Amino acid sequence: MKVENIGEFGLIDRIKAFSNSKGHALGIGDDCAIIPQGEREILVSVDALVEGVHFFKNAEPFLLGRKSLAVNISDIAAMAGEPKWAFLSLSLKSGTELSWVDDFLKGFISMADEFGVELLGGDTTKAKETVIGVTIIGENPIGASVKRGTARAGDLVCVSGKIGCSYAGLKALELNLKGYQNFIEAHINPTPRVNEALSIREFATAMIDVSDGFIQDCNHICKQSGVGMKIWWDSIPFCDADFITKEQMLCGGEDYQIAACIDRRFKDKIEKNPYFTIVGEVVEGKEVVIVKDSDVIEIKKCGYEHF
Ligand SMILES: Nc1ncnc2c1ncn2[C@@H]1O[C@H](COP(=O)(O)OP(=O)(O)OP(=O)(O)O)[C@@H](O)[C@H]1O
Ligand SMILES: Cc1ncc(C[n+]2csc(CCOP(=O)(O)O)c2C)c(N)n1
Ligand SMILES: [Mg+2]
Repeated sequence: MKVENIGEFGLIDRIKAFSNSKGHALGIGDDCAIIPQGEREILVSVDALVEGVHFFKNAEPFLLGRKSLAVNISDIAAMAGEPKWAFLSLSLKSGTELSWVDDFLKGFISMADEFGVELLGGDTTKAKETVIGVTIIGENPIGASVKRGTARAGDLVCVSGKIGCSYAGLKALELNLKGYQNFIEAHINPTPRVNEALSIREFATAMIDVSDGFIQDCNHICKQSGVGMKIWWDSIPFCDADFITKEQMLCGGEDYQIAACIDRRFKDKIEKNPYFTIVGEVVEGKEVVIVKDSDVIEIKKCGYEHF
């Protein structure tokens, strides 16, 4: 058997089966681990970016530095936490220009400064392809972090921003399409939605960031919470790109928007919130279904999966 036979998520389940967690901390399965520390809880996550997998060989180093930290900060946002500290593991090809490294670091630090994150350490090695690993640490008052496994039937589902612009940007880069700089920007220079997530922290029952694709990430909430979701097609804030399909927007990933479930009693708070759109409801069931005019729209298994 090879890793491809069980896929990325099968692999994570397999790793989880080896976990020796004593149960004091929240371990594998959410966007961050949660480690209670007195009045606070510490949030920790690690995410790698690999040349050829997450970015093209010719990626601009300044923006790559920004994105490397942004996707990690996004995992803190996904728990409605505040990012604080980062560690940077840089695996570089021999022959990498120092100017490339400097530009990468300038980008990394520009993102760090925007979100109040301090770079405190890391690791440096040689590799065949460039690999950037970032560990991010954040915090919250004890009990305030919003997890994936706590959605309840009856909650509303909402999402920040638009869905699919990053995938449109990836396609514009791949196909060398001209005139789509705003979508390319969404792809190569995403904004982690920390403030957006914090603005609904007290109403949210479950939360995730959209990294693998909106449907797949909502399915992570469904699986962890033991619920289903009805997403209303006509309410989805699709990206206004006309060269990819709406299905691709729902499946493409890397939007780094926040998808959250909200106690229905706070519907008016979400309606007044400038960042979020209500897109559906949590129901009894197992997975996401997309509904248009009371018909279920079939969308085959989709979303990004390594292996
Ligand atoms: N190699 C590993 N060892 C231990 N835990 C892992 C490993 N890979 C993933 N996990 C854990 O599995 C869970 C899901 O990981 P995953 O990387 O899919 O996170 P995500 O937030 O859904 O996606 P993204 O990588 O885009 O942030 C997390 O709790 C993560 O810590
Ligand atoms: C060159 C290139 N090819 C493909 C993609 C698309 N892509 C890569 S990883 C990923 C999901 C999130 O990753 P992870 O789950 O590791 O956080 C997506 C949508 C890209 N960005 N660059
Ligand atoms: Mg995540």
